[in-house]
Amino acid sequence: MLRLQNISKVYEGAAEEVIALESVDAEVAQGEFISIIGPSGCGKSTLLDIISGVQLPTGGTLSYQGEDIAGKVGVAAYMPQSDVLFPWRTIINNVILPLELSGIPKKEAMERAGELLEKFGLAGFKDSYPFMLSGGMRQRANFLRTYLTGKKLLLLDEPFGRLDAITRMELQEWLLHICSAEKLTVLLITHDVDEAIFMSDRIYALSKRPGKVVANRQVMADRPRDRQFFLTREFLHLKEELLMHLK
Ligand SMILES: Nc1ncnc2c1ncn2[C@@H]1O[C@H](COP(=O)(O)OP(=O)(O)OP(=O)(O)O)[C@@H](O)[C@H]1O
Repeated sequence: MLRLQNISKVYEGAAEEVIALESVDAEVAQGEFISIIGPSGCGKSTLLDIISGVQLPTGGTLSYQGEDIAGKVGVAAYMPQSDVLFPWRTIINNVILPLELSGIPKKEAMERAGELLEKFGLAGFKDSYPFMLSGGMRQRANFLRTYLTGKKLLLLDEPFGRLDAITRMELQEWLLHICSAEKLTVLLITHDVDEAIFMSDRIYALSKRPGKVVANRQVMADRPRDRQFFLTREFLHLKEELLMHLK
């Protein structure tokens, strides 16, 4: 579905250039859940920016279903690290934004989004403002807005980074359920090796900057996975190996 070949990115700064990515090769098949892990500053967000089209690579090729997509915005839906709900809009008015922008009449957009609120754990909060919701609910609303773009490829940049451990666990399981039910293809950035192994079909580990792929590992465990998976030999071996790469 998505292929990155020899991707590099150099930022020409005022003082000195920064080589963010070097010779990154990666492939994503339809329906795969892939995590990208790597030390802080190794170029993970840059990679998602390049796939989403908001940054151009300085070298290499990038294709989606065989078509060159370098610099092309709108192929994938991108959920950034920060909470990007507009504080002055109610939850329903926040989540319908991609529908409104694509020209769908507001009434129809409201109906379509309204039907999904329960599935996204937001029933009863349609007319609330973002500050009235918990962190986990705000992330679900951010995710619903991303989902309503209708894109089948989702780029998620540390979606659980700011949540407490319990909410994080709940959202991981919830997200896996939605992604498999809706047959979504996901590229997830995370700092958390446990999270990457628990959620993914495959994991790319990047080296410290300039980011290069140092591991591409399949997670063989069946789905749905439960938390007992954390106690298995396979999980512990993979975790040890990935942590070694990150060091
Ligand atoms: N617009 C920019 N101009 C210049 N340098 C940049 C720009 N964006 C990112 N960088 C640099 O590129 C490198 C990679 O940044 P990036 O944000 O992609 O890393 P990251 O792995 O996502 O980091 P983190 O895990 O801390 O979020 C960093 O050294 C960063 O300072």
